Amino acid sequence: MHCGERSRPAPGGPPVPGERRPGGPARWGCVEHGCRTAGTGQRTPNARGPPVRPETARWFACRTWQQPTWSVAELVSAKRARSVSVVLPALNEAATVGGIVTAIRPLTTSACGRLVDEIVVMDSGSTDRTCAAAAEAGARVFRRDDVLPTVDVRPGKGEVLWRSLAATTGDVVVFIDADLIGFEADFVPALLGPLLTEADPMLVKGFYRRPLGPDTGTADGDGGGRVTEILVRPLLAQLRPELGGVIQPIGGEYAARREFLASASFAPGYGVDIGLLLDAHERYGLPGLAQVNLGARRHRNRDLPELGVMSGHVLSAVLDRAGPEPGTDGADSLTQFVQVGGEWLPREHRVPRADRPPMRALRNPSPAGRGGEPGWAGQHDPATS
Ligand SMILES: O=c1ccn([C@@H]2O[C@H](COP(=O)(O)OP(=O)(O)O[C@H]3O[C@H](CO)[C@@H](O)[C@H](O)[C@H]3O)[C@@H](O)[C@H]2O)c(=O)[nH]1
Ligand SMILES: O=C(O)[C@H](O)COP(=O)(O)O
Repeated sequence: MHCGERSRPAPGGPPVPGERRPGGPARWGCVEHGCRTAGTGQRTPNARGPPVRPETARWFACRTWQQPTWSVAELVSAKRARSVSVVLPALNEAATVGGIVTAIRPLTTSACGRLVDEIVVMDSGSTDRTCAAAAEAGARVFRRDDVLPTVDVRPGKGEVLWRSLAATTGDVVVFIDADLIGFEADFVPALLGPLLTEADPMLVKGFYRRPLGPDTGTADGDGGGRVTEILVRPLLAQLRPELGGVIQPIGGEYAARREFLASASFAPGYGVDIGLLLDAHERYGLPGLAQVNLGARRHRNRDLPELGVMSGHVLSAVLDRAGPEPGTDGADSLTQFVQVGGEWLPREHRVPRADRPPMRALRNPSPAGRGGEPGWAGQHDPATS
């Protein structure tokens, strides 16, 4: 991506001249019937179903960038003295992690200035060439116990996102999954746009088309986001309906200010992403959230049992934060059934429940990181930020 190049071709046509926000305000409408209500939340004559909550419709209208068009040069200028870290959590992603790092690297050196200050891959216990591939592509690579070496290591994605705060220094942190296929670097400027150019947003979620399996380039190529559609959207509709306008509530591509991340607790495993969304909403309300269109996203699709386990993590994080009785004891295991030699047998999974505390609240950080480096593996000390 070059300095003057826009972050993403505008889906649905060019931006309307004179509109204040890049790509213009989004409209909340009834897709099925082609009805359009410009963020008023009012029911239009042809729309069936209940009217959307007015505050959600208003938020959607002014905090959704359907056509992000910030150039790298514009964002470098808006960034001023702030720094940006890009973090990739990775567990056995040797096939894809190097390509993603390679795609992002030009943003660390572009002629119009440095948009990204560091690219960090947080390894989550890989047994393949993930670390080597990431390092060869130019990322700084940390294994889980390289940072906070005296803190016991827990499994899962939430753990490495939490530890990444101790390994990085950016005022703004961008998270990108390491299993993305056909990744293009313009995800990064698009996610940074609202944080660098607007005052309110604290957390910016990406949204996209989600082809399941091979992308045919048509609507038939969609169908991904199964946990999102079957579990998360209905759950939020019941427990946090104000978030009904968030298009990809559990997507792994998002950016946030360190100020928020360092003061938030991190849910374990796959609960981390929805946990951060709920916590940002709880703390800052809808004005603290924004979302940007990233076009399309393909990744390694997991199978149904894996998605069942993921759903357990997500459900636990949501109930802990927004459930009728947060933190109900006993809901810590999930039983699935597999057929072995003609017999149906139960397979138990533990659903992790304990959040990591806000990084800022962590006391007595280790005096030395691995290899005798001072402090948090020689990095930023979030306890004092
Ligand atoms: O123990 C783990 C598991 C996963 N990952 C990494 O986390 C990212 C996302 O994991 P993945 O298993 O690919 O999740 P998805 O199937 O893509 O699930 C979606 O939904 C999850 C639940 O919200 C989010 O965590 C994901 O980011 C989001 O893409 C990938 O880079 C993984 O390598 C780890 O670092 N450690
Ligand atoms: O985000 C989700 O809903 C899950 O990661 C499943 O995604 P997929 O259906 O695209 O594999």
